[in-house]
Amino acid sequence: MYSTAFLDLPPLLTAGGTVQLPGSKSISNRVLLLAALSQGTTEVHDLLASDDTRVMLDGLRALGCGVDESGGSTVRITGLGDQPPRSPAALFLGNAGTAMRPLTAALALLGGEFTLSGIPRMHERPIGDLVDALRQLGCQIDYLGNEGFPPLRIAHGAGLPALRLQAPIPVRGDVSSQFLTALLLALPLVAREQDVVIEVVGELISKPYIQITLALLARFGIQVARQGWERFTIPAGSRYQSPGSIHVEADASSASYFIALGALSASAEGQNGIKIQGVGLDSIQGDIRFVEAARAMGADITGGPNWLHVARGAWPLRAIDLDCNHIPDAAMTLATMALYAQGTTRLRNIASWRVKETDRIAAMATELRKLGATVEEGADFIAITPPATPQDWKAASIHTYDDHRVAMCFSLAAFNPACLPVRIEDPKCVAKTFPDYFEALFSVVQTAQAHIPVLCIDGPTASGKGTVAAAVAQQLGYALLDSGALYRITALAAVQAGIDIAPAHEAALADLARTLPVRFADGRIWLASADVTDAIRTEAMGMNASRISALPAVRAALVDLQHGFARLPGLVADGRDMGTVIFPQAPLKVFMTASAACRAERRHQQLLAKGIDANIDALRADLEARDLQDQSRKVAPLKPAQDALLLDNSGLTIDETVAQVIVWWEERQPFAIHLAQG
Ligand SMILES: Nc1ncnc2c1ncn2[C@@H]1O[C@H](COP(=O)(O)OP(=O)(O)O)[C@@H](O)[C@H]1O
Ligand SMILES: Nc1ccn([C@@H]2O[C@H](COP(=O)(O)OP(=O)(O)O)[C@@H](O)[C@H]2O)c(=O)n1
Repeated sequence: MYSTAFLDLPPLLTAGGTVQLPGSKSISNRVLLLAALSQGTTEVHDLLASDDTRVMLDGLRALGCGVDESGGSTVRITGLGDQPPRSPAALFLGNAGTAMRPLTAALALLGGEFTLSGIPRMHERPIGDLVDALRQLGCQIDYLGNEGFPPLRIAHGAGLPALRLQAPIPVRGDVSSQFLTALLLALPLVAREQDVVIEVVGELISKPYIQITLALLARFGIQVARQGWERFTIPAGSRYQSPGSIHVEADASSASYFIALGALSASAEGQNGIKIQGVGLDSIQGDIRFVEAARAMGADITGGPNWLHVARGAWPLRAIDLDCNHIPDAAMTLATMALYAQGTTRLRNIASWRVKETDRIAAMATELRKLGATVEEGADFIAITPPATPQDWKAASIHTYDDHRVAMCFSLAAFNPACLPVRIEDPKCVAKTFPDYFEALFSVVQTAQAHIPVLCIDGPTASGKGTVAAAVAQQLGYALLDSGALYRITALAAVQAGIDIAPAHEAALADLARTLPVRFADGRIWLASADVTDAIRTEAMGMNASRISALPAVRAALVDLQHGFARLPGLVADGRDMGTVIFPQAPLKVFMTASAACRAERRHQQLLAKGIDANIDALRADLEARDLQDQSRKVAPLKPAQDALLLDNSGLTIDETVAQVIVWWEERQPFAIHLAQG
């Protein structure tokens, strides 16, 4: 997962390959609650690991359910059965509507003292219609903040009051279908002696989510009778029965981003579109009908029970005018597909967008306009006309409103014909349903090598290149190339092979460099099966590296390996010749220096910290000798690139040095210029 403040997506050109999607959020949280209310243990396979399932699991544990997470994506839930939930209990449910609504209903019908709260946005998401329905039954539920919104208190400490179950229970269906889902999941708890009937008031929205609820209730032994979409009857004698084991389908809403990707991107060479695993045409999730909408826009889609294949069909895409009530979440993806359509795309009947993680109509309109689109919005619709020509596209920094879907939708804007990068702010918000979304995206998209941003930091030993490069890479979410390590590893391999580091052995040393079995993993460096992270860091090996790096054939042998580090979304490379030789087109080259006295002192401190005693004068003499050797060699000598920015950090802290590099980097981004121009 990218936990950076923002993630800059370089312009993307093609896509191709296979993605395995994480489990569905809607199914995961429903299954967890049903398993928690059942007798016995349920093995839940392929459970989504996300913020929303995390708060649900923690909540169930607090209520006394058995939660065994030792099996990775298989979680074992031991249900309450006939046991009352642990009370009093305070549940924090983040921003998970799929936890807040059903838990409120279930706990109100179980008895006990509970508070249910979430993050501030959760306290702005309505729950009044559900609370009204429960209060009419006789439940005692108080608002702890604003009337109609969480946080809530369920006050059944003295036991469950007598419930009025004879008359049909009315619930509004036109704000959020989660209220009806909550009642459907919870009322079997009290459908003992008589049938319990729910009547929907108003036109029910998001019906496919109710279908998921009904299908899962059936898996747990509850057969709900439905009359149209107005009346639901839970039969007397209902009892939750664990199915023993259940598989969670991959998330059909998450599939929408990859369906869109297949539809709007040219295929990578030798590939034909995108294959999506884990969800297919037999899905019980309503959002699978996104397939029809994407086809209407031009996507070429085939599929089987649990897979889909998507390639570009009509191009540019076709604009559509669609009632999206049946696919409220996936429809957001259509709004970004509209950027690639001819004409105006109109998405209607989407009022529920206004009460989701954020006001999604306002959010999508604002961010699409930043890219240069013309957007009209109303209480329950959005109409998008793409930028008229490539020149009308703008480089935008996309605000994501703590809404995973906004972040994922706008990643698709990186295919813009103007080849502008797109900045996604707070990329970790995707953790709600798809923590590794960007990793999955990068695994199936490609761009020209020239589009991959590289930030070079060159300079003499102990100037702080490595330290600063690692920090900058972390802040930007970029890969890191410590090129010096490659020379150090080659030197170590030469020593181990007994080859003298001298010009006479240049060819043999170059062969060694070309075939280095080197691997960088989890902050460690491996040479074949040996961890050489520490062995290459000695001062002696630094000197050997300096000698071996003066041999032109060795340098040439390491070029391809170094180029291979430049991958999406970008690279920070440190060394001696990153800006001059290896990445001469890099948009930012920093030449970092510090006085010899200062660098000797830093190395001294570094060695002391490792428990190695060293003489500071000898260290200084060594580093000056190495500087001289590196500066005076014939190939790729240590010197600033012509367009490098010099940074003498003798008087700066590490943080100040990093901040300066980031400022220079930002100055090169089109978003910053854009902001400066207002
Ligand atoms: N302003 C600074 N910038 C970078 N590193 C610094 C700074 N001040 C002290 N240091 C320290 O200098 C030492 C040498 O840094 P390192 O990154 O290993 O240098 P290089 O990669 O250039 O050889 C590290 O222990 C680092 O913490
Ligand atoms: N791009 C690079 C990186 C390192 N090197 C050589 O490899 C040696 C060790 O590099 P390093 O970056 O690990 O050294 P320190 O700066 O950490 O001391 C340097 O002294 C250079 O001679 C190089 O020639 N070109």
